[in-house]
Amino acid sequence: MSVIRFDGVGHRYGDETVLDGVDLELAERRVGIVGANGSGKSTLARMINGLVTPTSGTVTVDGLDVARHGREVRRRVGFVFTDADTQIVMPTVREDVAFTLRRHRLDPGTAAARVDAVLERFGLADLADRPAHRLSGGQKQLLALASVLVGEPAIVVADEPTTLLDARNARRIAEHFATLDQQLVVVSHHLELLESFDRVVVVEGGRIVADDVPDRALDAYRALIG
Ligand SMILES: Nc1ncnc2c1ncn2[C@@H]1O[C@H](COP(=O)(O)OP(=O)(O)OP(=O)(O)O)[C@@H](O)[C@H]1O
Repeated sequence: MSVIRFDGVGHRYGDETVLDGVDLELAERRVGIVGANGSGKSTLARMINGLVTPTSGTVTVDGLDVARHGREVRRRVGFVFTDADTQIVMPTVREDVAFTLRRHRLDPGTAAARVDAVLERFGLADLADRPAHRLSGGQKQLLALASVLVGEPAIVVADEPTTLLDARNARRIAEHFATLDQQLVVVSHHLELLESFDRVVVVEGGRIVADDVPDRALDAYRALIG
């Protein structure tokens, strides 16, 4: 298991403090993060792969400071955004998945085999040559997940990956997440997704206010939001 550490982490956007005094060590296979809108969850999640760097304190992944070793950290930590459109960068489905491997120095045959395997796994093989932007919302989120997983990261961080999906597609994505070998950190408002996790962290006003097994942490969160 990889170890994600937050030591005295704070973050400010201009004058607004959005995270304050966060100390966390995450080494479980399945960690959920919950909190009200604007509580700081996305900012916290983005720090795990250096998309956002702390304005105080440090975040490390397996001892690598994300602010100083962004590239190595991003190889270990894949990030799935809420809105798959923000992460689709290439014209076709196959090209978008292959784009992740551009810096992996694989020979073309190995790279193509990895892309094919991941397309097959996510039910995208028949759509491989389609324009990526014309997929349905559910298919786009599968593509986003495929594009992250083809890089074989040790950790996957997902920021509300089911929020924009209908119930059926949200369930499909949740089922795919359940099968991942990777260590997972998932920010979600879909609390049932986190019930089977190992640990849930509750964020409120930029601080960790509960950190426990799902039953207890989710009860604390429900009490908090009334
Ligand atoms: N790039 C940014 N520039 C300025 N302020 C920001 C930026 N990103 C987030 N914020 C502010 O930081 C605070 C925390 O935002 P964050 O997205 O981390 O919260 P969240 O808990 O993920 O919210 P939500 O559940 O609504 O996604 C909010 O007040 C938000 O407006």
